[in-house]
Amino acid sequence: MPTEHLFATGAEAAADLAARIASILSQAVAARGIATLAVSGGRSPRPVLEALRQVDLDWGKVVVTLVDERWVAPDSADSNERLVRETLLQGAAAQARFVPMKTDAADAYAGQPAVEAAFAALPWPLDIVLLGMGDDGHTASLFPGAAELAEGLSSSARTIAVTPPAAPHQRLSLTASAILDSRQVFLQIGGAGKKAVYDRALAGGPVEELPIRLALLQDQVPVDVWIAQS
Ligand SMILES: O=C(O)[C@H](O)[C@@H](O)[C@H](O)[C@H](O)COP(=O)(O)O
Repeated sequence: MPTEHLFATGAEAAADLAARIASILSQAVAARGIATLAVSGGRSPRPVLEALRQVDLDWGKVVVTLVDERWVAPDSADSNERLVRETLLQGAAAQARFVPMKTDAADAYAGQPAVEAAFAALPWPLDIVLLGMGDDGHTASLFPGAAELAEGLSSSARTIAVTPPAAPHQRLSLTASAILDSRQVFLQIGGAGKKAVYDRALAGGPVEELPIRLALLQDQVPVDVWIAQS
């Protein structure tokens, strides 16, 4: 059962979530000499990452990577790598080690083996996985109706290439098992529409219908949900 944190606005939720992430990263560095953070793309993470950049951390001991990536050039406006580089990896936080998900391979399927090898070399479990959720209940790039969804939900691999049914780009995504091979999962939900999808997911049902259930209907990893009313 997730732990819910309710806020009136996305800005308040983002500031509070950034502080919680910073605290966990700092504790991880103190305990193990390294901290690992995997973040999603989209709109929600932006204010969290901008706030996190301001925090005084031993950034040289922090590894930052992605929950998923669109198979686009890293300088594309749709690139999650670009999002992280622009919002988080600036100033002192630029000392963090960034592990990308995009390679020069022609497509996500050709690129996946090299990314899988790079991710296998990360220190698992990850300390933090930051998830978002689409209106269709997708999380990471595990989309309802995607041909690779069943594999993404069941594979013991850490990454998978996905062609979303309705999104423009091929994706590279963490699998469900990789998302849950972590010490803490955070989920950001904003607005009444997504809250309704979240509540429906929480009520139970097939993971394939609402893939966010992979994180909500499990007790392997603590999941905290930051819910903003607007
Ligand atoms: O690359 C992506 O698009 C994200 O990883 C995706 O899974 C995102 O988390 C949801 O679509 C929610 O997006 P918002 O944060 O914009 O609501």
